[in-house]
Amino acid sequence: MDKLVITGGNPLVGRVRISGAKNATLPLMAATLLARGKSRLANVPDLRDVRTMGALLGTLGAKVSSRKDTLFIDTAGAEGDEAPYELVKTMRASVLALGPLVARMGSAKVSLPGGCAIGERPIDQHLKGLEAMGCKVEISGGYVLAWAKRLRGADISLDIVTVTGTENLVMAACLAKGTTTIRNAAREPEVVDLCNALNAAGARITGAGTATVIIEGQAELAPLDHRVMPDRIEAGTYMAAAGITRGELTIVDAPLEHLTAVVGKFKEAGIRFQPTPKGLVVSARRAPRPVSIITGPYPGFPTDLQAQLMALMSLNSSSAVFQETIFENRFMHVPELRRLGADIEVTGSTAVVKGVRHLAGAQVMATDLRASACLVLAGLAAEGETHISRVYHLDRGYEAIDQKLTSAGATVRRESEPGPGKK
Ligand SMILES: CC(=O)N[C@H]1[C@@H](OP(=O)(O)OP(=O)(O)OC[C@H]2O[C@@H](n3ccc(=O)[nH]c3=O)[C@H](O)[C@@H]2O)O[C@H](CO)[C@@H](O)[C@@H]1O
Ligand SMILES: C=C(OP(=O)(O)O)C(=O)O
Repeated sequence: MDKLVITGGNPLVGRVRISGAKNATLPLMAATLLARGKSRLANVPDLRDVRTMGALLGTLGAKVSSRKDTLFIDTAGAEGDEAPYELVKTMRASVLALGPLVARMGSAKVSLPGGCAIGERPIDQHLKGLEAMGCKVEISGGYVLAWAKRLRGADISLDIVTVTGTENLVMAACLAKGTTTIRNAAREPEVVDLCNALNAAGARITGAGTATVIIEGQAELAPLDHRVMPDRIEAGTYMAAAGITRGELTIVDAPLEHLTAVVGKFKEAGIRFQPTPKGLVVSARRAPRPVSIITGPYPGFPTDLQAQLMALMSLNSSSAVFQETIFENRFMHVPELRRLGADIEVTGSTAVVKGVRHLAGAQVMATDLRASACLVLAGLAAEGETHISRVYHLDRGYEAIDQKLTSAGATVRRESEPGPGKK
């Protein structure tokens, strides 16, 4: 297992390029199952989750290869219909195979993803939507068994806004007979990226990016040929890095159009943004002003940036309030931030962050992807060395984070840590 050792205190100054979005790449990879033949996805980030999804497609019989940041997925021989527990347990997004498999193969056996560090995360809405499309669903032995000769269009009202749920149902509906309407659909930009790629492959989807998505099912789709959108969560994380180290980062390929709520909050905190021909210059000179947030589905403040903003706010000049409304257990970073000297009180889904003047390096443990990013940010600002264990979480979602930070002047090294039971 790797850990990161960060010597904090250097303002980050330099240029960082934002990679393709993890949360767009994963559904796009699953969507290649809808067609037979060779799909091409460009701007794919080199991440553990992308490799896991590649392995899953491989077990289904697809051939996955890559050249630089372009992924080729040939589904000509993809006849499997089972997403096994061993893969799903390492990546919840494997559930995105469910919709495409039922739609193209007529059956699917997908391990139930179960909960994870941040919450229970059921998939009842995915299943409810598939059932409305005529799919038979059974849970047996920890697996979702789903089958349908041919799905049929349906009018589906989701009870809760779900990103992967919307994506699963959109993908399934692309090959259904008739028209599907998904109400209370997720409006996240990654849903739109998926729908754009599907439309270019012959799907007929309208309303993506609104709460009502309408899909006219087609007999078949062509393979995908698409460039993945940049990662808005990675971009927001580097904005926070510039802010917390009081540095100046030129962020290249930041999808500003998808970051309105985030940039608004960073500006309130006193971070400056200057678009230039070379990229977006993000800088800060002094302690952040307090900023309170409530997380929400897009276009609200993303839960995936709550922990990173909290790292920044741990040094705020007064007191800030965070309300997490999406996941019931997404303050796992709080006890670790406290180890670095932060003053944070949690009551239920609310955290009150009283700003401190300094953080000091300590040994901390990453518990999930964004909690890890939060600890990296805090470590960059803390005096002395911060040792962050279990950075495999970070490698799920941040491409080359050590290199990107080091190139902007951070002192970061990766060390391998003895596993449990060893000294
Ligand atoms: C791969 C991917 O894109 N992951 C993102 C996706 O996760 P994911 O798609 O898993 O998250 P959802 O949007 O589904 O979850 C939102 C809320 O709905 C609940 N829920 C969801 C489905 C369901 O059938 N029943 C139900 O109750 C969840 O437990 C959660 O409380 O959106 C989350 C919310 O923006 C992000 O944090 C994740 O980074
Ligand atoms: C929660 C996240 O991812 P996943 O849905 O893949 O667990 C995330 O990207 O912050």
